[in-house]
Amino acid sequence: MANILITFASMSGNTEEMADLLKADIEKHGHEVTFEELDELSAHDLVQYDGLLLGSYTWNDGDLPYEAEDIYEEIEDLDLTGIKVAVFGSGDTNYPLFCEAVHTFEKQLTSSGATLVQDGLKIEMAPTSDEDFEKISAFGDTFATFFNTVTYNSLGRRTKAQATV
Ligand SMILES: Cc1cc2nc3c(=O)[nH]c(=O)nc-3n(C[C@H](O)[C@H](O)[C@H](O)COP(=O)(O)O)c2cc1C
Repeated sequence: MANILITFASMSGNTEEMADLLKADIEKHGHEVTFEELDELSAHDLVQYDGLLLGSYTWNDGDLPYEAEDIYEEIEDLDLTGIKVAVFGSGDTNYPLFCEAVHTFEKQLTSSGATLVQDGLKIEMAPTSDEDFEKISAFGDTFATFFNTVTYNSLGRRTKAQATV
């Protein structure tokens, strides 16, 4: 079992809906989930967990939401070596930089040493179609099972295999 933090910024609820679905999925795999809005956290909270699923919508032509800016800047000073991360978010394909906040956070987290488990999950507005729900469920499954098959020590080196749930 791993301790996973799911944290998100969501103004109109779409990214939060993704976070809720991911929470149920990750818990189904037997992991312990802490669920917090991004602006309720300090960046140092991020290093307490084995894994981090971070969600953010995109704002203002490719920008991060205002409420995500502080933690984004604080991540720069953290050492996230050994922490497994994946990023998700909702956006709108009418904007040229669709779900750009997902890429922005991926770059910041990996430049602080985090291990990216999989490419970011981007959903158009609220999840509504079967395809959306399948994508979210597959994203959660990939993240959750990563902890069941390999573990890494604090230097990010592979150490042992565990039984799958
Ligand atoms: C002023 C404004 C700017 C936006 N800019 C972008 C953008 O650059 N890229 C994008 O993909 N979506 C953009 N969006 C769309 C939001 O990311 C989208 O509505 C998203 O579903 C909101 O997520 P939330 O419900 O979690 O707050 C913008 C929306 C508004 C109102």
